[in-house]
Amino acid sequence: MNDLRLAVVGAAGRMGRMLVQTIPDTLGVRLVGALGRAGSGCIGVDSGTLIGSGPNGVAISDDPAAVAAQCDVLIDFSSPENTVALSGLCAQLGVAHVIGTTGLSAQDLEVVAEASRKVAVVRSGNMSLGVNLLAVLVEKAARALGPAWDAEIVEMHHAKKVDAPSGTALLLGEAAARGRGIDLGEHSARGRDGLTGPRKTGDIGFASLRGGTVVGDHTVILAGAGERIELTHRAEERGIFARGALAAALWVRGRPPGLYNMQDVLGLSGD
Ligand SMILES: NC(=O)C1=CN([C@@H]2O[C@H](COP(=O)(O)OP(=O)(O)OC[C@H]3O[C@@H](n4cnc5c(N)ncnc54)[C@H](OP(=O)(O)O)[C@@H]3O)[C@@H](O)[C@H]2O)C=CC1
Ligand SMILES: O=C(O)C1=N[C@H](C(=O)O)C[C@H](O)C1
Repeated sequence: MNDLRLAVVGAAGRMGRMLVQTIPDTLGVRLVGALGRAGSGCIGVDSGTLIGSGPNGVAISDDPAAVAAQCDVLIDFSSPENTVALSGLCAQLGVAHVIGTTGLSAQDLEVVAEASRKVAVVRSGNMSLGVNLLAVLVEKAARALGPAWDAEIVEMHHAKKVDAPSGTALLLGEAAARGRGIDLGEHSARGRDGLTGPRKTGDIGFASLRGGTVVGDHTVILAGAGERIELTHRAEERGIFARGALAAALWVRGRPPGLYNMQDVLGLSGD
């Protein structure tokens, strides 16, 4: 089988650079395109040179249509507005879209869902094996314990992160909500401040910390009467997300249109 042709969106960003670095070490894939923000200094620069690993012959482009037209899968860790724009383009061109971008609004998610009627899309707030396994454990624990055990999700990320709660915190919140058979949107407590009153039984709480260079820490706390369970994942390097995204790209090849997640990719869906 021919190598899967990949294009990296946000190639000059933290995750984009990690992907450009990881792709040459991954069997069965080839970097054919790299996208950056129009007008930014990275446009025209060789994406390998940018990360200090020597030229790879793939210059960073500001032309999404031209880049998407020559790849099989677009791997996208950028921003919600960019991801939404690329979602339509992927659907139009029949290019699979692997989306790691977080902070998408409900409206943005509808656009992605619409695109997934025409093309295969894998979207996850966290591409790592560890977090997706943690989500399975959280769902099971929440199901077993029920709403009498208060669920709180605490996350910490580097100072440059722009969205909160993190996509991972929301993914873990969804897992807890699934376990309890409730709708997360109707049972979330976000951004407590001031005279909040007592905690509402059944709510799933979120707290976000920002600072330094933390790659991504998440703890789900299940607090019962007189005892507490804490389930934690700590990301130590961004390679875990890049490797997950590349596994998703290889998995999505040849799949019918649909909206998939990392539990599908990793075979954790039935657990
Ligand atoms: N699902 C997962 O496993 C993970 C998800 N993420 C998510 O991925 C996203 C990116 O994270 P990270 O790499 O740290 O962020 P960065 O800010 O380092 O990188 C984002 C890149 O996308 C580019 N970009 C943003 N908007 C546009 C646009 N409209 N047009 C063209 N280029 C654009 C940025 O360009 P510029 O710098 O010019 O703005 C930048 O190069 C975030 O949403 C983050 O939460 C991160 C890690 C793991
Ligand atoms: O912005 C980041 O860095 C990360 N974003 C994702 C999130 O919002 O959960 C995944 C990871 O935690 C790193």
